[in-house]
Amino acid sequence: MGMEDVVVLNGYRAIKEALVDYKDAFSSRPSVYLLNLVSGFGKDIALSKFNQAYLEKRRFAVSALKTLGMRMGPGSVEEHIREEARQLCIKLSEQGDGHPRDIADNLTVSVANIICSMVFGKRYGYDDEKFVELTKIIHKLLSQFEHGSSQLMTVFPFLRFVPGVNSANRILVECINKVHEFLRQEIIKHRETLDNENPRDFIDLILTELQTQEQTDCFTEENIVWIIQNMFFAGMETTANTLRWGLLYMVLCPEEQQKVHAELDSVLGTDHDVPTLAHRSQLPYTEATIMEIQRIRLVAPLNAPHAATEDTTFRGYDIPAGMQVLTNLWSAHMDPEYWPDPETFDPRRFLDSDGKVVSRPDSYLPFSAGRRVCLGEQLAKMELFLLFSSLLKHFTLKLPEGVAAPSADDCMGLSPPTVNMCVTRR
Ligand code: HEM
Repeated sequence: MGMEDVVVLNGYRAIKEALVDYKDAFSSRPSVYLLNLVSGFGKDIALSKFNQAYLEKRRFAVSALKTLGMRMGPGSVEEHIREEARQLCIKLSEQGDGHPRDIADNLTVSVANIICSMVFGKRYGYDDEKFVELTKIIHKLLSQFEHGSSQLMTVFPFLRFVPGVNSANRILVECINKVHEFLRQEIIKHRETLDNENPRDFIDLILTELQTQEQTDCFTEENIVWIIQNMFFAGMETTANTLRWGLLYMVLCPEEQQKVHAELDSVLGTDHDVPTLAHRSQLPYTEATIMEIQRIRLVAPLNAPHAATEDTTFRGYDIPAGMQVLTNLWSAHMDPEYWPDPETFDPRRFLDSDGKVVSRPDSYLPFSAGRRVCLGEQLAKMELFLLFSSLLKHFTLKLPEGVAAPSADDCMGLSPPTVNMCVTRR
């Protein structure tokens, strides 16, 4: 690819073998200029090379998310998400019934606010200027990666010195500086009120960890802002875009939407509140629908890039240390051997003969697998279930009368097409 050799793995077996069976050999990240730029040259988790520092940062983040996730009752992650689901439904109702509109921004704001609740210990009002600005900057930053200029620079890094072509470079630096300014202000406020015995949120946990751990070069003050940034960059657009794809498929397949409505009505009845996680096991069709959304339009079709940690012989090929390895997750999700008629949206694929959700289907890797598997997977699954089921419980989604159905094939990858849909209170 451009000036670099890249290995591309297609098909479930090869991908699983590389990510799981050869996990020590392929768990690093490649040295790609733009990725280095947005990760402070590996000071974060997601784009850090595979080394001791990475392991320590990841161990901390997994344990912090688990600590926060285990809290029960008010202040629990579930309650944060349910509160956001309620606010989202209120916001959509306030915007009026039935007229065509694009609700993508509403979804992004909700998902961003869930991360804010976990990381900063508070949510922001939908009209809070600083918060809206933060979500816009993150969106702008991440969308740079879909632009031609970025892709060119990834392939030909010397282009970052060419004026005009290097606009993505400039925009990324500007956006990162703004995000860091926002995060630093929150970190300062947390430091002033920190109680090591009672960490309130992710920032408190990270500050406490740094004060109490033996000082190592692996995990230092410098990493804080980059690790927090990861929670937003890795967790925001992925979740919001999955929801956007989900709502688009509900509009394109009204008969599937009806089945989800029927299941939600039969289990939740006339209760006006948003569902809880306890309802999940009683809503297999809804759960299977979410899984099918993540199968048919996974938001990271080529996964995050991996790289060989050492010289490795894989399936008879010699792969030198550092070489980029792309795992085509799309190919696993579209393989007719595992998914008959793979282009058809059919949630029943994820149900067994008793109507129960199949727990770990083969060739299904929306969060990847192995050492670098998404560390927000559990959080993302909670968000997808609670937000999707709340939206479908309260609203019917339709295309405006006389408007041709948009194609779900027009784009592949992170962002679904922009669709104006009629959102009507049920
Ligand atoms: C629907 C939502 C999500 C999807 C589909 C998704 C998917 C992925 C994928 C495919 C990877 C790359 C794995 C690899 O390199 O093999 C990844 C990594 C990661 N994700 Fe997620 N993700 C989602 C939500 C989240 C959330 C909510 C968070 C945290 C708040 C998060 C945090 C991360 C981090 C930190 C990594 C890097 C892991 C590492 O390199 O060790 N993700 N995710």
